[in-house]
Amino acid sequence: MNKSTERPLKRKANTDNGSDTRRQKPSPSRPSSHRSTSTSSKTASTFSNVKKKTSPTTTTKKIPFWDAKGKMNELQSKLEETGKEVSEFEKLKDDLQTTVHDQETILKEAFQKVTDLETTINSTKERHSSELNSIRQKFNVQNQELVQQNAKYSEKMSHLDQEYEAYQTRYEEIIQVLEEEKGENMTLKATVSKISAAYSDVDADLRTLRMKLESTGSILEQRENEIKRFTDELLEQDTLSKEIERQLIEEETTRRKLHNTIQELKGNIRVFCRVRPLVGNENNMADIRVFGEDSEHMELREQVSSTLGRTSTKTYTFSFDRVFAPECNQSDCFEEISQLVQSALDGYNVCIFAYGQTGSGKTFTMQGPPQPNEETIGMIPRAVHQIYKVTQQLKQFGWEYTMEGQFLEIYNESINDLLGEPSDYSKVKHEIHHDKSGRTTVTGMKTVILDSPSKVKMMLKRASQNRATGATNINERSSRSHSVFTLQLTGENKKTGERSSGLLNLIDLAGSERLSMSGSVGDRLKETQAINKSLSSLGDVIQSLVNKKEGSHVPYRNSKLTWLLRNSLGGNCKTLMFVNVSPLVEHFNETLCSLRFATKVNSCHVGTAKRSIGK
Ligand SMILES: Nc1ncnc2c1ncn2[C@@H]1O[C@H](COP(=O)(O)OP(=O)(O)OP(=O)(O)O)[C@@H](O)[C@H]1O
Repeated sequence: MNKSTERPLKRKANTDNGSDTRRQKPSPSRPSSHRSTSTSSKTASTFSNVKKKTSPTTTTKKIPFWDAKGKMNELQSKLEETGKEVSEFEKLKDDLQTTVHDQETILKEAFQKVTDLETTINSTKERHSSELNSIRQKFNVQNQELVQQNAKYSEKMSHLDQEYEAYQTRYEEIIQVLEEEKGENMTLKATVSKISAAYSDVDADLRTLRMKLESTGSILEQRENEIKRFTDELLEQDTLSKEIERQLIEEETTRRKLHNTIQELKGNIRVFCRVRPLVGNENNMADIRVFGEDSEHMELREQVSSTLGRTSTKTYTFSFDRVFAPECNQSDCFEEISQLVQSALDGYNVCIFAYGQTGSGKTFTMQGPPQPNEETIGMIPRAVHQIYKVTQQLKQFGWEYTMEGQFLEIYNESINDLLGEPSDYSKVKHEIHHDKSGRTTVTGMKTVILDSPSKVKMMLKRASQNRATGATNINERSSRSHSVFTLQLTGENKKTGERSSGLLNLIDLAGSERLSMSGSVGDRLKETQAINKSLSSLGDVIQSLVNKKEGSHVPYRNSKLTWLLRNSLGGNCKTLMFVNVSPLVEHFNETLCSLRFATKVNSCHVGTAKRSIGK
């Protein structure tokens, strides 16, 4: 920068002072100016004047040696000239000093200008540089945008290309269609001319039809009047149907009352006997016959040998509310108990027991086989399905129901939650509580809201899995414990404000053949004692309920089972006992025991005129 500013100044100094290089050597760093140029030229002219004045002295005519005066004069004039020259030189010197001083001032100014210029240049440079940077950034941003736009345009272009190709194809197709339509058009034209001919025929027909339409108009008016009449009748019907609905609700209440009366007439304790069929490889069938108008009697025959060696036939006859022969299926059994399920919906407490020896078909009756189907599902799922069906129907009469299920097991006089965790069986102690309103609760039990049939299925599966974990095989455990499935049914009628709360207990009792304790030791003896106690307590409770005198004691507390069922046995509660028996000859004695126990229960009928002919 400095170099570039110095160069023209150097050249100027050389040019201006070229005539006086001897006296003023130009400095390469010192800039010149117009003022310095004029000052130095003035000094140079003064110097040449001095020289010009001195030069005539050298050309003066020689004075003879003797002319001392002349020489003196000459010297005198030379001295004067020299004096003049000296003063001129001094003046010149002053001029030069002034010039130098001027030059220095100029130089300073020039330096200042150079510095200013440098500052200006630097700031300009910085500004340009920042401008350049921002321009570069803008450029980059724009460039990126352009690249993106370019990509978008390329994409659009390819879409447009595709669209163009599609349009091209479509265009070709349309052209083809057009060609085809042209052909069709020709055909149509021919058809149109045919139709035109036909049209005139139709036109004639139309005129005829118009005439008919006019007459139809008056018929339509008649119809409209009829519709109005029908609408009025419909409104009357609607009022009537509302009245019918009200009557239906009343009738539903009456039905409930009548149903209960019928159930009471049938007896609040009822006994059904079910003889299971032969299963698997079984073939030694006992002589069992079912008879009676309502299949209410059964006869068992046994060949006995006397001590004298004579063989005779011993006949045992029993009567129950109903006897189901081996060929009867699950739906035949449910038909009979469905009435009691209805009672539970109507707000009664119902107990349905399955009593019998191991393997007589209690679990099959109550739950169904391990892999049930539509035909073989047991009483528990059937009861729940019926309740679903009926609660849906009852909705039209304003009834809304909730169903809550619990499933427990009584084993060795302690309660296990079959819907809980098997690992809790020995840890959690469940207590039975009865409140003043007649409601029974068992502490720590899991309750399942049964709002769909699939939930019942899942619940039964879980219960049977939990029961199986307590034993080496499921039959072994189920024959040693009682299982109690409880369904709490709570209903509310929004239209009538009625409420109902019923309980349905479905109980699969432990195997009854263990009543004999002989031969049992250790855990088995404990189990046998527990089963023995609870089954005989059940019999005792049922008997004392029937013989009940005002304020007499009912031994509910004698077993966990009877204590649990305190509010579901006796009073207004309904009890049904299924006595399951085996058809096998080898189980004949156990079958007789079961039937005798059932007969004892059956003799507890209240309000029925059934004759007991059993032994
Ligand atoms: N009515 C029936 N129809 C067909 N099979 C039946 C019937 N009743 C029972 N069974 C079959 O007989 C066998 C024994 O029945 P189940 O297990 O129900 O007896 P249980 O009395 O419940 O025995 P446990 O006291 O050991 O539980 C099972 O294989 C069962 O499927």
